Amino acid sequence: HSLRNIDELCASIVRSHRETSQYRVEELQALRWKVFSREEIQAYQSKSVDEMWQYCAIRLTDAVQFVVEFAKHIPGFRVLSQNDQIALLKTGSMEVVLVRMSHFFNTENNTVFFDGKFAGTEVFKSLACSDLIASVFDFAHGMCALKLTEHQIALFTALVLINADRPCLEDRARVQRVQRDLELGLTHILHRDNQDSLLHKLYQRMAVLRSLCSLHMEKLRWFSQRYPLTVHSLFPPLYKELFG
Ligand SMILES: CCS(=O)(=O)c1ccc(CC(=O)Nc2nc(-c3ccccc3)c(C(=O)c3ccccc3CC(C)C)s2)cc1
Repeated sequence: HSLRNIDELCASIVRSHRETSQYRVEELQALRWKVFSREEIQAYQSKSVDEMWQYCAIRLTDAVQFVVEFAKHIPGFRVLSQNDQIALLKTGSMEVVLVRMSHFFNTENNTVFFDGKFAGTEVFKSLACSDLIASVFDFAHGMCALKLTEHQIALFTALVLINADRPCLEDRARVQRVQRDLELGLTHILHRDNQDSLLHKLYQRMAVLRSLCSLHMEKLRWFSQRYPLTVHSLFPPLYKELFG
């Protein structure tokens, strides 16, 4: 590959990332210290388990929609078969949402952007899955410590999505070719930023992402056994299709 191609690939991934970001960095920076009042926290904590799960699932699905759009803009994703596109999104879309959410995490007061303001773990108490929430917050801290740039996040999340090791792929070789180009792009970006040492840390983060998402799936299975009707009739179809 000539460097020009890799430069073009990086530029198109960064553009796609920007165009499919639900919020711009400056938007959420401005809201950074907007936290929930005691009353608002009480209101979230007095929601029933199924109400809060449904409330979150709807917002999470909004975020996932933007990741689906991002995937469709990745050169080489659209040419994959429908089945392979779904297979990559089933396992990768939640991972990308977690990376994107972590970028806006406020490490000074340990809060994540949720429902218009920044929320601490106590807001999510009625979900009854404090281990998952704690793991998401820990992951977010870890990601913030890497201080990734928008360009690095764009290439990293593209690589999280285009992963030839995902289960049930029909044309693994084709996914491998796209993945290899993206790996060239990420190493090119990191080399240009004089941060080659980040690559190894980013691959470690990918392993943490996988365990986080299997914990999310485990909690969803537990929840849908306890509240089958809520999941069946009140959860967004895309959430069920990707995580169900
Ligand atoms: C992702 C694009 S973005 O522009 O950065 C963006 C865009 C939009 C938002 C607003 C937003 O929807 N925030 C949500 N926060 C959490 C959350 C919740 C617990 C801890 C940490 C964050 C949501 C979840 O539903 C969630 C997320 C991860 C794992 C588990 C869950 C809950 C389970 C029950 C589905 S939705 C934030 C950020």
